[in-house]
Amino acid sequence: MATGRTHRPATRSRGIPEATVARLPLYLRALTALSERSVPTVSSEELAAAAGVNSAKLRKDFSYLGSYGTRGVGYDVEYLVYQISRELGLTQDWPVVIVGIGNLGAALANYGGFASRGFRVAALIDADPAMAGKPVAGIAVQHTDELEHIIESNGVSIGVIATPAGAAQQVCERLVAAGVTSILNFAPTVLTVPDGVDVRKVDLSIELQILAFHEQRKAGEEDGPDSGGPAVAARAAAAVADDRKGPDGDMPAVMPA
Ligand SMILES: NC(=O)c1ccc[n+]([C@@H]2O[C@H](COP(=O)([O-])OP(=O)(O)OC[C@H]3O[C@@H](n4cnc5c(N)ncnc54)[C@H](O)[C@@H]3O)[C@@H](O)[C@H]2O)c1
Repeated sequence: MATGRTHRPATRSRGIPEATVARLPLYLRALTALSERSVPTVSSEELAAAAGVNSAKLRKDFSYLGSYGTRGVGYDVEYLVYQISRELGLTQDWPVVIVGIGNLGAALANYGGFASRGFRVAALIDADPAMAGKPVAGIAVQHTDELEHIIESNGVSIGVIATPAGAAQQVCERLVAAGVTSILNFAPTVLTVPDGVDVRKVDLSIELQILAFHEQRKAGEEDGPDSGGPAVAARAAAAVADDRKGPDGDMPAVMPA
């Protein structure tokens, strides 16, 4: 058994580095905004600024896709949207199940951004018998007794866990046994999964803790170099935080589990 993605190689089988894969959704988000404004072409500098990425890095990333742009014209926005979507596997529909339909699960079910990006919420599952049959975001909640049948009959490969932490591992195991191979985990616990199963973890409280650290560091810097303790401690902690920096130096809101 392996825990999350700890031992995955830094390069995927088709030769695209993981760091590039992690930036593709940023490019896609910026390109989609351009496409919605009917902008036909974009320079690497403009797109890099819109995506919050360094332009040399962007050109290198796009070279992995075989996309080099045209000198003096830039990149064709629609074609790049298609290329990145295809690379990310978004040109097909991905049925997703959400397990745990409490405050968070219901909010996720109501989020329109999944469907618009090709993630169809196929089912909502909860262990509370009182929830069964109740509509959330227009979908009737189904009881966990149905979990295996739902996964198999809908060909679901992506599961979202929004249960309390204590239930998450067991839910994860049932999802995986039924055929799910990718899990987005919102429960504040580390999941153990077999090799071949990808887990991404979202923990907003960790993000807030990191922001709190930076706030503390800023306060230490304002105190000046002679203030001693806090500024020194903050610099030491900054070195630790730097290890967590995302591909472009920002802090990822979604971290590998
Ligand atoms: N990642 C984040 O940033 C973030 C933010 C908010 C909440 N959370 C976490 O998300 C989880 C849900 O939070 P919430 O506020 O929606 O809680 P909640 O209590 O409102 O909802 C939890 C739901 O899970 C259901 N449930 C319990 N055990 C289950 C099981 N074995 N199988 C299926 N369903 C089960 C419950 O019936 C309930 O409907 C918690 O673990 C919480 O800590 C994470």
